[in-house]
Amino acid sequence: MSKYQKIQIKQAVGVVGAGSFGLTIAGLLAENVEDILIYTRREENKAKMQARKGEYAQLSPKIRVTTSLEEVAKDCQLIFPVVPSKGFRNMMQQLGPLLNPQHFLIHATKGLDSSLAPKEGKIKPEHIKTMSQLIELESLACRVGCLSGPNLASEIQEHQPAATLIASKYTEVIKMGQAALRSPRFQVYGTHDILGAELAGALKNVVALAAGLLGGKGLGMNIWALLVTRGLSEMIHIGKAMGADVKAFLGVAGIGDLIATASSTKSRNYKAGVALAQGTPMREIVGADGDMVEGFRTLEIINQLCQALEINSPIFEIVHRVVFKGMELERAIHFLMTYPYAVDVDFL
Ligand SMILES: NC(=O)C1=CN([C@@H]2O[C@H](COP(=O)(O)OP(=O)(O)OC[C@H]3O[C@@H](n4cnc5c(N)ncnc54)[C@H](OP(=O)(O)O)[C@@H]3O)[C@@H](O)[C@H]2O)C=CC1
Ligand SMILES: O=C(CO)COP(=O)(O)O
Repeated sequence: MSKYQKIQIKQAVGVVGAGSFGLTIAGLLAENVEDILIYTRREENKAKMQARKGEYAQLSPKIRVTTSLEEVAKDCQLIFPVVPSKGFRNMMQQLGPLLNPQHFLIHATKGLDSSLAPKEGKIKPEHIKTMSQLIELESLACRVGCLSGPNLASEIQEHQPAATLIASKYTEVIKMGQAALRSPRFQVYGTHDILGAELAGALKNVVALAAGLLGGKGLGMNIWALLVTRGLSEMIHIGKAMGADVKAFLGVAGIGDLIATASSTKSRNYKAGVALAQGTPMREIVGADGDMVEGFRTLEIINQLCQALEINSPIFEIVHRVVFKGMELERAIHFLMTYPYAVDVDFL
């Protein structure tokens, strides 16, 4: 018998955000839950989804579509917010006042927020919020968790097996999330280390972006493995400086997601790196899919944090220079290859 006993979910379960991963989560929920309410902010999306046409053809009949956050908050005790980090605070400012302490929120957003930082001056750690911290800031909900792991949406939509991690300070949130999502094709681990899981999920996007840069240049597996190993080491140092434990970085939400995202051409972060390396101008990448390349935002935020806290993170620093300051990739690789690293594993 599992450590987390199965609970039956009788109420509707909500998903806020009807994008690629919101729809994927709704599809997973449809295996365990009879009534799923998915929120889209666009009437035209609602009409398309209700007509079950085109890209939404796979929608289960158990899924209802709404443009009303009031309806989601009223009907659902368990809600999965799945919107990009850029719009997360704005979404929470609308959803937050409708929530009470009985609600359970498990977000699946792999990014950070720095909207509390002053426009001028140095960013401080307290200005950087994870999505669970934003939920707590903007609402009375305290039963908060996150979902993080190697979960490329298209593979899950094809019913390929996968696993994730639900992290929350509250065991009942983990149990509720597992009851809602676990199935023979989707394994759900649990942990109480929510900060570690959120930071691992956000920071790995930067390393995936860097892996795409190498892939776009046609470089091979030796340097890929070096990047992923040293990238993970920097993720851990940054995570520790932000107060997280090492453990989550070594599990599915850390190394697991890093391997999947940093090696898959289905990853938008990886693909953005490939495009940059092959000469696509940044403005074109940002114009096409920029909001959804979470690694760009995370890189900007973390670069400021590393400067403010003097965290030694040569890969994050050099990737920032390549992405935002036009540094040539060859120079960046030369810099890293001649960097005076001394110790292999220095985070345990
Ligand atoms: N896709 C994947 O494989 C995975 C994604 N994730 C994470 O999930 C998050 C979402 O990604 P994904 O679903 O792929 O992104 P998409 O771009 O496919 O969808 C994002 C959705 O969020 C909606 N949205 C954006 N801002 C708001 C807002 N303020 N209020 C309400 N809805 C909003 C968008 O609505 P509109 O169409 O109206 O703009 C859109 O439907 C990201 O943080 C990503 O890292 C995590 C695991 C896997
Ligand atoms: O986080 C993801 C898979 O786990 C999705 O990655 P991308 O946002 O790079 O597509």
